[in-house]
Amino acid sequence: MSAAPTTAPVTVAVTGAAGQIGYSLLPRIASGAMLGPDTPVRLRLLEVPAARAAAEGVAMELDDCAFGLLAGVEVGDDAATAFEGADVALLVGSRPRTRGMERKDLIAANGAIFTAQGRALADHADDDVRVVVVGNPANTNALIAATHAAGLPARHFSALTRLDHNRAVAQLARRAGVPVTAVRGVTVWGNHSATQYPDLGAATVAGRPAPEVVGDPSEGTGWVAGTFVPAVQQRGAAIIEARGASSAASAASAVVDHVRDWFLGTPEGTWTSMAVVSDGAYGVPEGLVCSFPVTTRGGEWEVVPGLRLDAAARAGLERSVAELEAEREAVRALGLLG
Ligand SMILES: NC(=O)C1=CN([C@@H]2O[C@H](COP(=O)(O)OP(=O)(O)OC[C@H]3O[C@@H](n4cnc5c(N)ncnc54)[C@H](O)[C@@H]3O)[C@@H](O)[C@H]2O)C=CC1
Ligand SMILES: O=C([O-])CC(=O)C(=O)O
Repeated sequence: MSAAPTTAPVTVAVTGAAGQIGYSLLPRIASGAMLGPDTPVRLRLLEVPAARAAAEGVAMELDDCAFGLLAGVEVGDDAATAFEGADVALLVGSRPRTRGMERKDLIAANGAIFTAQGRALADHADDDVRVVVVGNPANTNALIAATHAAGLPARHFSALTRLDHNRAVAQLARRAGVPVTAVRGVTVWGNHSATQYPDLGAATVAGRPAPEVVGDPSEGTGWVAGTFVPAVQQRGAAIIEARGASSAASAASAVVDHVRDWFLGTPEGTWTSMAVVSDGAYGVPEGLVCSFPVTTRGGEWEVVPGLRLDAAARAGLERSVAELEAEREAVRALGLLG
């Protein structure tokens, strides 16, 4: 017989709760996959008024799962109420792209959501809240939210590039014929977009340097440059092409991994990728929300120092940073940075 949890529930607010990602994500959180098997969770589901009834239906299903860790579910269409006292906020709610669009094409449609939600977080969430922006373009939406969340530390805002990281790990493991658990030290640099640079320069496969196993990343005609990098960069578009809708189960799983590692820690001897506010590391201009290799624990993160970037990685990172700067200019021109 398992004992009832004794710790206080953690309040997790999830926006876009009636959407595709929400539907995959919420049962994983309520089951304990995100915060661990000893931590009860109280869920706050935020939707637009038109989708509130659908979110109520998701809440009914969560009840019907009879999760032992689920301390309560509240549904609403008011950000102030949904974020009140929130310890974790998962900002998923926003429009996804469809075939033929790039994620940055969503700036005008989605950007404004994150000004209002940044303010509502500052006014209502716990002072120590951790925020994950999933809605695209995720890095720039995180920048918008952090900018409008006066009084909350920018370090507590992040954007999801864990899905790209997981895609890179899976592609490498498949190529090398090993389980994903044998892969370490992969990094996704830059923007959650087609300009991101998945970097195997410091990666290992069952303890051997990945370049020895699958070929040199700086060799322009090899598997890394010719197949791996474009496959990871274009994986979101490939899913849209195949499914007719953007990735949802894998995105939800990546959110679970991102938050679990942020709180419970990256495994010893490796790191993950997370888009965080740059402090100038690796030459990325201060203030941009950029994906870096990070180690995490207890809700804090550190960029892994001292990695050597080969010419391809350096050029890839610079290209992605240039895109992030252009997105920042675009949202500034729309008046979304205040
Ligand atoms: N960063 C990443 O790795 C990934 C990001 N995404 C992005 O996640 C977002 C959500 O994707 P899906 O769940 O597939 O879309 P969806 O369209 O199925 O669901 C989005 C939900 O958000 C709701 N919503 C819209 N505005 C809202 C607001 N102001 N407050 C609360 N809820 C709001 C909508 O009513 C809808 O139910 C999209 O922007 C998509 O591009 C998707 C996959 C991966
Ligand atoms: O590609 C999209 O639009 C959805 C997404 O962000 C991803 O699957 O990485």
